[in-house]
Amino acid sequence: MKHLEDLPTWRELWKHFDATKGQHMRELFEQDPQRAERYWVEVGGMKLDYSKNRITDETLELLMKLAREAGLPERMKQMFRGEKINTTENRAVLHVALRNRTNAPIMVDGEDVMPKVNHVLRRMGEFAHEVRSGDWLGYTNQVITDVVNIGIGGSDLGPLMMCTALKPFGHPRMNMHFVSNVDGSQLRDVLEKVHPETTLFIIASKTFTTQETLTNALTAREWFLKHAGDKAAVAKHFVAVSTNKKAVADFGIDTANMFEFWDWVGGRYSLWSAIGLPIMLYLGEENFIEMLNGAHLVDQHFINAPLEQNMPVLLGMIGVWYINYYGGGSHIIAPYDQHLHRLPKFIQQLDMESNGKQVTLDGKTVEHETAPIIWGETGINGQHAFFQLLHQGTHITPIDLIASLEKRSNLPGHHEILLANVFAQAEAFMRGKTPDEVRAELQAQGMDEARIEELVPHKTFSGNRPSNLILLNKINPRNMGSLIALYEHKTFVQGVIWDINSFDQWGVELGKQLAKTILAELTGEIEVQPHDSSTAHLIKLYRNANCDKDKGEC
Ligand SMILES: O=P(O)(O)OC[C@H]1O[C@](O)(CO)[C@@H](O)[C@@H]1O
Repeated sequence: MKHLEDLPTWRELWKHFDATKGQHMRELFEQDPQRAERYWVEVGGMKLDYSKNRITDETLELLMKLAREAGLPERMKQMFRGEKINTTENRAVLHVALRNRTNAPIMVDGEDVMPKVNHVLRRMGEFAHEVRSGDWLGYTNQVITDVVNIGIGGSDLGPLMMCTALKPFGHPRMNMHFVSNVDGSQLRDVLEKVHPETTLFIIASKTFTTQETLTNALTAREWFLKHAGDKAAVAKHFVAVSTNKKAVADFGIDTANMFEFWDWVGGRYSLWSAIGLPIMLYLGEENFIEMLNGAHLVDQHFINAPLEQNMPVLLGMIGVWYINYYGGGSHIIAPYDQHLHRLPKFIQQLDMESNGKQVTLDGKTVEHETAPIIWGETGINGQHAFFQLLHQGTHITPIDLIASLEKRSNLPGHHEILLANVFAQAEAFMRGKTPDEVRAELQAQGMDEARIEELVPHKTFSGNRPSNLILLNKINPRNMGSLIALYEHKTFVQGVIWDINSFDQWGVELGKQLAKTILAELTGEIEVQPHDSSTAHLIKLYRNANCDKDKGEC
């Protein structure tokens, strides 16, 4: 249990921060023509240019010293060994086992988990082959054309993100739909589009107790039975993905149609497991395995590369530098490829549900910041939305720019425009534009001096705004596997530095708990309970607007 403030290098870094915070990245590049090639690391089909950060060799040295003092190398080994590092739930954290392509044994409670991991993977592959080949037929002997994944959080975001990112690899007949919101309209919109005879529903829930998912699942099943009529037909059109066999059976899905995973797979780390069934159905077994291979490549890099050349460690520690020293409260994920537009939302849960904590492993309240607010949008759209703030606002907000070197379409000229914007934004964030440069530009336009002096402050860019540039050789299953594993391990690194449990999520429970009572109040099942005046007023407002006067309910 090593609190950040107790680590010797914590203080040294503050001194280093005070000594270097005034440095401009322009100077750092002028002083070292080799900076770009030195601050560059490659893993598989992924390249990271981390040179446009407010760091020097000394910064990196101190950050890696801090990481070692925090016990990062040992904690990495503990995770990979299957130790129960998720201490509040007494669970191992083994999403790496799901893509452990070497098949080396990984023990949990004395049992090698690899045989069951491989068994489920085989079953998923066989099932996907049956559905995609047309061997799996619905209750009217038609092939499946639509897959509806009903799940939320980690049972939705990962498969949705991956199916969106890898659309060019998707089966032409398979239409993928994702329902997570319990608002009724999202499910209705999907049910209006699909036909019961040719639709497969995947009910994805690690606990199989999530209210939104079970509500959507029950409604979907009622809709299906209204058309199919015969309960026996459910088995051909509903499968479940869960760790909870009993709840699946209670719901009425044959557990032979259940694809299991285990409690040592966190929801936000689960797309590699049976939760990834939609990905397997859409992309096929070969591409799914390629995705696992890409992640495994990064796992091997993470556990073996020296911290100084370790991509997840570099991203994690540079992030700590901004969060804990520069006070960076947010971090932006800006993919430039449109198919990656779901990536920010996926990383939001991965990072913020893992490290949005304020208590250390030994129960003390932290005295420093932890997870930043993660947000983002496709970078090209962000340029026309919020990049103004990033360039000339008062916040220093680190941004990850993510792009593919290889173009995604045959439309001439488009890819070069995209990449020119990515590279230009990174350069603009770093170098800015000085008042003299602005002045010279306006003078060259023949503007009068008085007007120039008026405009100079408004047209000046301070620059010195950090960015990471992650380049994928191409967007394919393997590189997407690597990219997601990179962010999983970056998240792990930061959790270790802050000495928090990145793998539980007690913070989501209170809202669920209160919603249960309020639901009963809204439906009139119980009288309005004691609440604060605001909540009580809101409940009464709804009850009054929806009570039945004829029944004397108002
Ligand atoms: O897969 P389940 O058990 O339905 O949980 C869905 C999501 O809800 C959470 O538990 C938080 O509400 C996430 O961690 C999880 O991914």
